[in-house]
Amino acid sequence: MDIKKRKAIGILGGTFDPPHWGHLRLAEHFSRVLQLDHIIWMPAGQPWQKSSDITPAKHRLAMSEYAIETLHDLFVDHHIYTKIEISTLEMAREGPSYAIDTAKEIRALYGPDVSITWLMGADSWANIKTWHQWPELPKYVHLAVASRPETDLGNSLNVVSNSNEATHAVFGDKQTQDPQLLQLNPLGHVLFDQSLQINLSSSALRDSFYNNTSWDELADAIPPLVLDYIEANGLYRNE
Ligand SMILES: Nc1ncnc2c1ncn2[C@@H]1O[C@H](COP(=O)(O)OP(=O)(O)OP(=O)(O)O)[C@@H](O)[C@H]1O
Ligand SMILES: O=C(O)c1ccc[n+]([C@@H]2O[C@H](COP(=O)([O-])O)[C@@H](O)[C@H]2O)c1
Repeated sequence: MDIKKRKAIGILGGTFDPPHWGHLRLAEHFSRVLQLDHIIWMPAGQPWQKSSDITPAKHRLAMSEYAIETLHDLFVDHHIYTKIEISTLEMAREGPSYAIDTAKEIRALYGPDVSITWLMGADSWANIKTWHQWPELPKYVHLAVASRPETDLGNSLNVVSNSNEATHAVFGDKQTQDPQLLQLNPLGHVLFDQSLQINLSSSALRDSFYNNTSWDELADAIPPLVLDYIEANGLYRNE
C-alpha cells in the first residue's frame, strides 16, 4: 500500500530560561522519530505556572535565537532536514500563555491535513491536567512525550491506562508507542517515547550560575552562543 506521508510540524513550547542541550536533544530526537518537516520553537510569553521572577521575554527570545543556530548546525551535521523557526506567537499574545490557544492558532495557520505535534518532556505530561482546557488539546494536535530522568514516564503511562479517570477519559484510547500513527494522522494521538535520559533542567542551571559553577561544566549543558549571551548580558548573577 502506498501511504503518502503528511507534512509534519512539531511545536516545542518552553520558558527557555535558559535554553539547554536537553531542549536541543528533545528537538533532534523527535525530528528524527516523527520525520518532522518543521520545528516551531515557541518561547512562552507569560508562562503562568512558573514563578514571577522569570527572565524578561526579550532575553529568553534572544537566547532561543542563539540556541536554534546551534540546533541548525547539529541538524546539518547529522543530516536532519527539519527546518527550524522561532515563533513569537505566545510572546505577542496578551495574558497567560495557554498551549490550547497556540495549538488552535497553529492549526488554523496550517489547515486540517498537516500533522501537528506538541513536543514535551515527561514533567510537562505529568502536569498536563493543570493546563488550561487540556482535554481540548488532542482535537488540534498530537502530543509526543519524551522521558526525563527526574520524572518516571512508566508511572505516567499507568496514569493514562488505569488509575486516573480524567486523564484516562481524554487520552486512554489515544496513547501509542508507534510514531507512524502521528505521521499518518493530523492530530489526536499521544506518543510515549522512553529513549531520552538527559539530566539537565533550566532551574538547576540557574542555580549553577548563582553558585558560580565552573564555566566548563556550564559549557557542557548550554550551547556556546547562549552562554556568551548570558555572560554579555549579566544574566543569572547574584545581586
Ligand atoms: N532534559 C530534558 N529532557 C526532556 N525534556 C525536556 C528536558 N528539559 C526540558 N524538557 C522539556 O522541554 C519543554 C520546555 O522546558 P522548559 O523551558 O520548562 O525547561 P526546563 O528545563 O523544564 O525548566 P525548569 O527546570 O525551569 O522547569 C518542557 O516540555 C520540558 O518537559
Ligand atoms: O496551557 C497551559 O495552561 C500550560 C501550562 C503550563 C505549561 N504550558 C506550556 O508548556 C510548555 C512548557 O512549559 P514550561 O512551564 O515547562 O516552560 C510551554 O510551552 C508552556 O506554555 C502550558
